[in-house]
Amino acid sequence: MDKVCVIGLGSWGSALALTLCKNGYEVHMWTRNESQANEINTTRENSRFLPGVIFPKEIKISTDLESVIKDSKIIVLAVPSQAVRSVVKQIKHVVKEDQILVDVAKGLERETGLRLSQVVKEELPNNEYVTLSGPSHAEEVSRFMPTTLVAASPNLEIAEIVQDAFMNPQLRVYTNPDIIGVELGGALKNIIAFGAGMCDGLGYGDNAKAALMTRGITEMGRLGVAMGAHVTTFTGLSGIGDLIVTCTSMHSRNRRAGILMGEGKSLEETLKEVDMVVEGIVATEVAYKVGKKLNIDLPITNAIYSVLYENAKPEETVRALMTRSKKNEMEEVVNNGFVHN
Ligand SMILES: NC(=O)c1ccc[n+]([C@@H]2O[C@H](COP(=O)([O-])OP(=O)(O)OC[C@H]3O[C@@H](n4cnc5c(N)ncnc54)[C@H](O)[C@@H]3O)[C@@H](O)[C@H]2O)c1
Ligand SMILES: O=P(O)(O)OC[C@H](O)CO
Repeated sequence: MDKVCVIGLGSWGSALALTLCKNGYEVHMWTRNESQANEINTTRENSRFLPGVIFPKEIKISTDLESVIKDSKIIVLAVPSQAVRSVVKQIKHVVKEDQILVDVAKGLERETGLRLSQVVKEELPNNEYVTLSGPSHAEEVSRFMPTTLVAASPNLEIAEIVQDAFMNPQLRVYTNPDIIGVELGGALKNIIAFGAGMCDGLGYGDNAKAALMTRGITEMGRLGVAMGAHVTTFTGLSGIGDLIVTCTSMHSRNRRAGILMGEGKSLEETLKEVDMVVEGIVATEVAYKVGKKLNIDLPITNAIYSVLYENAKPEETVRALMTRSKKNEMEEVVNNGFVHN
């Protein structure tokens, strides 16, 4: 039985550990939190992050990074984006070059604007790396409800190893060589999902959300292509697929945060209430800055930035979006390279 490990005992790390255990791997999990490790080892439930789901006793939980990582064929990094670099710094002295790193966080590093594969590469340049992304809420994956994911790496052989590790009759995994597009889809959809939540919080209807999602995927593709992604990836699971699930799901933390701010709560109150990672908040800041630097038109991202960081009122930003200069939908699409003839 191959050993694998999951670094991070939040909701997503837990759901993926359950999947790997079901698929016959010897699964070890790491958390920095001693009391969380003790609680789950005793009750077999991750009550804070994934209540109601029972961990089989075969899943080992520890706070000892070295023993968790030793001999693991695959190391799954399941901490929030802003923690990825610090965790990789902590593990790099024990990681061997033949261990495959799989990052499942969806975000961009705040200080550098880097994608997470770039962050990991800076710290561990010689390891193979795969991004696992796609429309997938932990609450459903942990209950083995049908889900699809994408394992992205320019090295197809490595992507297929990860595809095989996670795939089972309830979890279908595709491969994609466009790691830039897959990473950016996962990071940027959180911005739009926050906006979709804001629409709900403001009491707007289905029309507004459909508009936001449609113009949102166009905006994601526009920025993504400028950052080196392939446009087609945004039509796939890690693009439009994840956008749909995050904008519409009751499980989404990004959408929930948007709802609260649409209802008039402050950012501080919102984060306190959601009490889990809301990746779209930092992603908005990074995308806003990259958009300015590359001179890319990002009206939705800029509107959300103004709510999050400039105290703009959500309803005023919607009015500003609606009253921009008129446009031809197809002309814009052609100009931005979405249609080539
Ligand atoms: N929850 C989901 O359904 C889901 C699905 C797909 C992808 N993701 C992505 O996975 C990533 C993790 O999300 P999550 O839902 O598991 O988050 P979470 O908030 O449920 O849990 C995060 C875990 O990371 C730990 N952590 C935080 N900072 C840390 C640090 N500096 N060092 C070590 N551990 C740290 C926390 O203690 C917690 O155990 C995010 O980028 C998220 O976008 C989540
Ligand atoms: O709960 P969210 O908003 O972080 O979304 C979780 C996943 O990314 C959905 O695919």
